[in-house]
Amino acid sequence: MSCYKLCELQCCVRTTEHINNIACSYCYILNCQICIEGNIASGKTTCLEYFSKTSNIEVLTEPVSKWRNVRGHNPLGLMYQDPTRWGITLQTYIQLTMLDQHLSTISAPMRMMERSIYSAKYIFVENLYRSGKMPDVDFAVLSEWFEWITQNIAIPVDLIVYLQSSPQTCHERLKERCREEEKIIPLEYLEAIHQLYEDWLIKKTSFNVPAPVLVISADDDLQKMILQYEENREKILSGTNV
Ligand SMILES: Nc1ncnc2c1ncn2[C@@H]1O[C@H](COP(=O)(O)OP(=O)(O)O)[C@@H](O)[C@H]1O
Ligand SMILES: Cc1cn([C@H]2C[C@H](O)[C@@H](COP(=O)(O)O)O2)c(=O)[nH]c1=O
Repeated sequence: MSCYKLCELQCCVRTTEHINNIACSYCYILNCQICIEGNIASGKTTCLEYFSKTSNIEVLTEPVSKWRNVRGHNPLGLMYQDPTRWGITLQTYIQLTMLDQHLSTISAPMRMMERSIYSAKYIFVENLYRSGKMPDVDFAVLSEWFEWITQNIAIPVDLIVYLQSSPQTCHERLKERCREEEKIIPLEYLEAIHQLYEDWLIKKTSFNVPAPVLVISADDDLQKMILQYEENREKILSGTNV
């Protein structure tokens, strides 16, 4: 991670330290940005809630409430009802809200964020496109936006924690959570998302992986998950997978 890039993001001005490319006060405060990745209902929010009790960690959950209500509209619900028509609408908004989270001022030495601008594009946009539910022109416009953003704005990620779960487990948990918009999600949808995650973060054959990956098996019950979080606490909080 370059402290210089982070400083620019935080301060938005070129201080003397920036000009001389040395660490300013922000460099000493900011240490680490961690993204928690995984399929729908794999346990990301639950994991973030657990770590939110640790001091010096800022937790950013996905802004799903915004995706369900932007000025009275529900792009998440619309997308599930008619992905071909509304996929671009939802994904454009998700890309914006993810960028906003990545760039928001950090209030603690460490930040844990649910998913990232990368998974929104490499997993969800890709899935809509590959399944024939996103028109070529929509995919092209979203890709142009994504490439411009990632080539022109520094989006620092130090570690990806991948909660690796079976699609069947996610399907069970999704039914239990019972979010209205997601009631129509079939197992096949979760299988497609799972495969895209595996290709990206495990096989590393599809897209650029922006940070080291720590894999945590997420099919276990809550008690066992907590044990795993404790076993991996040091790796996670040091922002490294070694
Ligand atoms: N390890 C677990 N075992 C059983 N149920 C879980 C576990 N982790 C989370 N859940 C439940 O599964 C549902 C989805 O979890 P959540 O953390 O919201 O997933 P995500 O944020 O990845 O979509 C919630 O109802 C949650 O209480
Ligand atoms: C990032 C992203 C998410 N979604 C959808 C998938 C789920 O229905 C919700 C997020 O819920 P989760 O429990 O946190 O997985 O949003 C999407 O359609 N596109 C995206 O890019």
